Order: sequence, then structure tokens, then C-alpha cells
Amino acid sequence: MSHLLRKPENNKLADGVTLVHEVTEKNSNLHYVGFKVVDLEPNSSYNEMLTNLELCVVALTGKITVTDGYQSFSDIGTRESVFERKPTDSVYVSHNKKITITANTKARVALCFAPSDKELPTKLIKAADNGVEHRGKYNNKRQVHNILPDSDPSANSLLVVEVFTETANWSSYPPHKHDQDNLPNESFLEESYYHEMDPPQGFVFQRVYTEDRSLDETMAVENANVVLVPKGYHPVGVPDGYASYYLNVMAGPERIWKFHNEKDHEWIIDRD
Ligand SMILES: O=C[C@H](O)[C@@H](O)[C@H](O)CC(=O)O
Repeated sequence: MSHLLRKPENNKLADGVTLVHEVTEKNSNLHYVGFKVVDLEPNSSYNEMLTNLELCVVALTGKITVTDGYQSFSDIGTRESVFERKPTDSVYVSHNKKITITANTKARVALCFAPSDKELPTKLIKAADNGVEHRGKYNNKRQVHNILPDSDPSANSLLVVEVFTETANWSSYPPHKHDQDNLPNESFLEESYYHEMDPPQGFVFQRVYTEDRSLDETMAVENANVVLVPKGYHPVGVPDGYASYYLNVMAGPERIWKFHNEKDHEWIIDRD
């Protein structure tokens, strides 16, 4: 199995609290992006102590209450399934804070981390404030919810976005990369993908590869898998009959999403 592909760990932390995924600098080849998925039964709580990291808590499914010890955001979350295809609520918390997430209903929560030494206000990012985009044409169409885009100054280095790709379409396509700290031409952003499929027995293909092919991994990605993108192009193809969801976390030295399309495939964008 590719070293970039993570299957659910489903590590039971306490009654009603399961750590589905944990991606850190210690257990991955990522140095900027950190990521966790936590399942909570009703009335169960999960605590996280932030030191030099900022965090975006995304209510993937179900309803949760999030507090940073000073502010509390109650009963947030908008959907029972990500495939309701509507934005959800999130909470941004900057470094040096302890956060507690309590489930009001059965919930799956994504914790998106990036480095920060900047004190910034804790903030509810309401579903209604997500920028929704419909990108692409032909079989390259996808729906994008911008949760923490680089146009939103709320965070220090974190970018969070979720993407819906319908049956037999491609996304993160034409292949693009952002692995060079070379602004204004390209930014360096590591990236993680948390994938879900509908129906859940489905899979997608994702390839992660560099210009020189020194890295070239093609994966069959299944429901609730995580793919790590330390560098390189990273397109996703969705088989006929299935719909794809993924949540992206990006972070790097500059909080700017400036990607470079692979020249061989850039014509895809120029079709009439
Ligand atoms: O770099 C960002 C990720 O590849 C996705 O968020 C991608 O941009 C989604 C898309 O437009 O297909």
C-alpha cells in the first residue's frame, strides 16, 4: 500500500470517543499540515491542547459544541451526511488554547492543524459564509466549499476546503501542484485529502506524482481514507456510479494558494 495512503485507525480513546485518523509531523512526511478525524457518540467530548498550532474544527456530520475556554459555539453542524452537499459549520482557534468538542448528536469531526505563533480571534465560520464554487466543464466538474480560503485573513497558515465530485468526473484536475516556494509563480503548500464515497463501498483513483516522477504513486482510495500530498500533482478520478467527497487541508511557508498546472494537460481548461 502506498506510503501516502492512510486507512482508518479507529483508535478508541474513551467511551464514545474514537480517533479515526491522526496525521502529525511525527508519523508522516508532512511538516506543516496536521489532521485528525474523531467520531463522537452523543454527550461524549474530545479535548485538544494547542501549543504552536492553529486549528480549524470542521463539523463533518452531526451537531457539536466547541469551546476554547473563553467562547462556546453550541449545536453547530448542518448535515447528517457530507453528501447532502451543503456547507457545514467550522470553528477556527489559534495557538496556545485548549479546545473541547462535545457531541450533541452522533458526530464525525475533522481537526485541521497548521503552524502558528500568531494570536488570532477564535471564530465561528458559519456554513452560510462558505464561498461556494462550481468549477470545470465536461467531465471535470466539481463543487467547492471554501471554508478557510487564502482570501480569508482569519488564520495564520491554514487553508481548508471541501470538494464534491459527481459520478465519472475528475477533480484536482487538470493536474496541478503547489510544491515550490517560488511566489509569485507558485506557492509551497503541503496538502491532505480526507475522502468519502457515495455509496460507501466505492473508490476513487488518486495519483500523486512529481515532474521528474521521482514520486509517482497511484492509489485506489476508499471511503474514509486519507491521502497525503507532500509535493507533486494530485488528480482524482471518480468511477461511474459513485460520488466523491474530500476535505483538503493545506499549509506551507506562505498562506497563498498559487498552483501550477501540468503543461501537458492544461489544454483541458481551454476547451470550449
Ligand atoms: O489544491 C487544492 C486541491 O487540489 C483541491 O482543493 C482542488 O483545487 C479542487 C478542485 O478544484 O478540483
